[in-house]
Amino acid sequence: MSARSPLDDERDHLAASRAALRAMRADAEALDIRDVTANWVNAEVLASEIGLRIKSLADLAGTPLFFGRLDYSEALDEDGEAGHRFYIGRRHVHDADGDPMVIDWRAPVSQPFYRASKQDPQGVELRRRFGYEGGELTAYEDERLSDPAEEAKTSALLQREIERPRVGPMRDIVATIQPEQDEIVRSPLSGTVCVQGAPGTGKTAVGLHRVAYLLYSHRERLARSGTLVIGPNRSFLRYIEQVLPALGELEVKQATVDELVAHVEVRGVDGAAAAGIKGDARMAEVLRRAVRSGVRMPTEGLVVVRGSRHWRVPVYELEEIVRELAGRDMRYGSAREALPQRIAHAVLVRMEAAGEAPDDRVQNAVARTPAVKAVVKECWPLVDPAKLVLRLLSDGDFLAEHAEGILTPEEQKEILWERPARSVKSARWSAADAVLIDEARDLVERTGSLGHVVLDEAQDLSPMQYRAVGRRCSTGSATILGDIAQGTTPWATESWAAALAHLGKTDAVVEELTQGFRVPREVIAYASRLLPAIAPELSEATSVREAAGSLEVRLAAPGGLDAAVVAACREALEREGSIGLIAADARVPALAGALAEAGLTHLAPGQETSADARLTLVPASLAKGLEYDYVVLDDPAAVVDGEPDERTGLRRLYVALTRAVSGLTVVHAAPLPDLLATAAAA
Ligand SMILES: Nc1ncnc2c1ncn2[C@@H]1O[C@H](COP(=O)(O)OP(=O)(O)OP(=O)(O)O)[C@@H](O)[C@H]1O
Repeated sequence: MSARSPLDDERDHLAASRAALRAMRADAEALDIRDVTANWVNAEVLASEIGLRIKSLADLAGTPLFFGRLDYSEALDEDGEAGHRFYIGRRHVHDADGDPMVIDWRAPVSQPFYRASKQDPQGVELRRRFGYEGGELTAYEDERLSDPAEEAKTSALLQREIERPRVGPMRDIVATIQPEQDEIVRSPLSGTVCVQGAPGTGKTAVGLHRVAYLLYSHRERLARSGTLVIGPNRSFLRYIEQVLPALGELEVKQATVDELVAHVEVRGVDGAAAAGIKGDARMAEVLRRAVRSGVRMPTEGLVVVRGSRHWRVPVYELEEIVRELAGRDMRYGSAREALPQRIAHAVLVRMEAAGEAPDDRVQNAVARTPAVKAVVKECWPLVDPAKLVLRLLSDGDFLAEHAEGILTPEEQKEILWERPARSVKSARWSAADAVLIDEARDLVERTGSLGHVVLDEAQDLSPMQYRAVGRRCSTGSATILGDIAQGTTPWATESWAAALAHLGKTDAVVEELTQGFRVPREVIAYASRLLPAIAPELSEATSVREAAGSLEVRLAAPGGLDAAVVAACREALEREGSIGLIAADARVPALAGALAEAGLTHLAPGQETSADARLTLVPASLAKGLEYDYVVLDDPAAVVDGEPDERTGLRRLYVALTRAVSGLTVVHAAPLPDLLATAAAA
């Protein structure tokens, strides 16, 4: 009989942990709630909570229950009960006695798995990483952190994870989070973190893991206040949507900025100039003035009749009340609600002076009298945010009155609709208009704040969009992720300080990630030739990938661009993994036709790749945040020309060039943009 290997022991622990998880799930399923719930509503709530717990206890086939082990040199508690060996996994698993078999990666004891080093072992003697095939344990790798003689080496398991083919949606990185990433993941809930990172440095991954970490550490608080992940578009959200559920977090909302502010139906499109002005932070002041413009001073005194008595409040006193409220830092709507009570109070003071003893009920009754209501209507009229914005964009005089000294006459003209809209319903609202309405709504009534918001691809937001996001975490915190070099909107931010100011998070810490996990060295170097033109202050990312990757630039024969692109796709399909054909948006229909003609089926971004459907045709405008094992890039010059100005075009090209995990083939008919071509020749 052969001797048992350490791997056999680990497999036994895995089998035992799986059995323990099944038992935990069976316990949850067997919970009888009939006796503990007094009423139907409670029963429903409890049943749904138990349902979620059962779901979260599922042993996901194919994902390992634990991926690491820590042996501390000493037991972590005084009586030695807690032991000194911990298996680190996606969720907590305990045996029938309640003793831990697997510790959640987010627990404090797990932290050294990510951060301990030879220089700072953090009490850890041995760190073991496990390798898996499917759900089966196949390998392990040890580091003896307290042994100075052992050489530090890079983890082969980490390399394998980074270099695995990428078919399917984004996966979690919980087994291989790097120390500098972990610091961001575990930064406290109270603070906002802003991460600048080159393509593929793991910003999205880090943001999602931070949400999972925060939910673990502050479960109750965040369950009450809510968490939200904001991404650039639906296809991106579909690409990332399975990461949090895989980490056991099923209740995080995901949305685009457009969806957050969807108060009206968006059917119109602004030109770049109009969108830029509408997205400018100066619009906040224009709106503030416009909302407040309805406030009027009363024209006559008030008479309230109660029984046989007439109570009079002179006009100057009403004026004082209105002026005092207008001077307060209150939402328009709250002030409007306070006004009748203030007026009623003035009446009550008179009643008391006359020897009456009115109570709160009398004050409420006075506040509701037609006379008081009439004053409120005259002095503090209701504001409908959408109607207000409609008027600003339709009525030049109204706009001029409130934009005076803020927007130039040319700017005012630029945002005025050519044909004034008749109604909120019929107006051709643009995405930027919806953000203005959201701002106006917040001036009338405070927008509720969530506990934590993750904003991905943050560089692309306009100042007004930042404000819309900022008010959704005004009393909470945020994780802001982005890359200035990938800003492709005309209003993309030039500095994180400016973005954070618009978000209302000036105390945020800005961190930088520079290790790239996606793009091969040669490819990132090629793309980085564009940096001097698109973000001169940023330095090139490194690549931690060891596999060389491939980069090829092909000039198509005259008239043969489509054929050359199809040929490149065919070649890529001979290899393992996903393929993205990225092209200028305008080229997409032609390429879709060429692929179909060649008998190559293709997907659209957001549709899940599978072993049988691996080729996605990606319009350059949707490439951001996505990745493919092989990228075929159609005509870079067309990608650049598809944007209103050259810098934006080059940034769009930079995004497209940095989607490849293993190989990039650039196929061009038109000459390459100078920066790519010149450096290539050098
Ligand atoms: N620590 C890690 N271990 C393994 N893989 C990682 C790690 N960090 C990031 N990755 C992988 O690198 C790839 C890029 O990560 P991600 O998409 O989060 O980068 P990004 O910075 O958001 O990129 P972009 O700027 O293009 O949006 C993903 O496949 C991710 O899973």
